Amino acid sequence: MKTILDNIVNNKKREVAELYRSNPHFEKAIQERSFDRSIVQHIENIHKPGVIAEFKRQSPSKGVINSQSNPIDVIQKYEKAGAIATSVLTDHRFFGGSISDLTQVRPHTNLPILRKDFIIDKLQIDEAAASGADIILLIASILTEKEVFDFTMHAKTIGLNVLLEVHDEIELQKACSEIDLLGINNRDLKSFTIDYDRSLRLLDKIDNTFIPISESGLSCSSIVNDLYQAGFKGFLMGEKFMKEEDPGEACIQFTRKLK
Ligand SMILES: O=P(O)(O)OC[C@@H](O)[C@@H](O)c1c[nH]c2ccccc12
Repeated sequence: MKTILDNIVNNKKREVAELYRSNPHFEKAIQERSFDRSIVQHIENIHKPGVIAEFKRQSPSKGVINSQSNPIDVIQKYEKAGAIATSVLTDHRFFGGSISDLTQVRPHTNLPILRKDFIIDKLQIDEAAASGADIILLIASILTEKEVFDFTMHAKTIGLNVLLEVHDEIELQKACSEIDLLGINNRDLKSFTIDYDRSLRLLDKIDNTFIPISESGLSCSSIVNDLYQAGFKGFLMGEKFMKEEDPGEACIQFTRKLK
């Protein structure tokens, strides 16, 4: 049976084919990129849970989460809240985002920006860099080990940081030493169930050269504090903030409870 993830990837293949047909020229913008927003050093120096706050209008599991908020307003407040980075969902069909959300936000924040999308081709990495992203997400479950390696090397040569997302031990084997951040998704992208214990067990198996990030389904500050004590450094959170009328304010309230 086809899962939503299969549908997302199939749609992404069509989008990438279209992107190639439009014959984009990303080289100049890539050359002119500034390299002043590394999440890596920052996350190691803050000595408390680092929130990567996400801008997401909708999701396949939750439907519409927030159709009103403006990405610039939200992300400026995320920055004020002390988030260490922001994540912008750029998939349109399933998440209601766009690459222009990212481009728009870039001049209005100093936070490192993660392009959150389903990357299946190098051209999307060039597009991310040209549009102002600092970090890309690679999802192990939709890539081969070779793709993870090739895409990582490509991203690093053009100055991007790489967050590799895994969900189990088999996917973890696809990691290569050049990635920067290793995300463990608490949510199974196939069944959408959330399981922190499984993430904690997986954390034990992670090479300590990677910075571990806990992703998805996080809404309670005490769980985030516990996961931090267990070794996770960064926390990718979207819905908890975006479901509120004022997501930035929700982030400010939440980060106050972290220690
Ligand atoms: O909204 P949440 O449950 O806080 O989750 C945020 C983020 O982890 C989630 O959006 C996500 C994690 N991995 C992904 C891969 C693709 C799209 C989305 C995601």
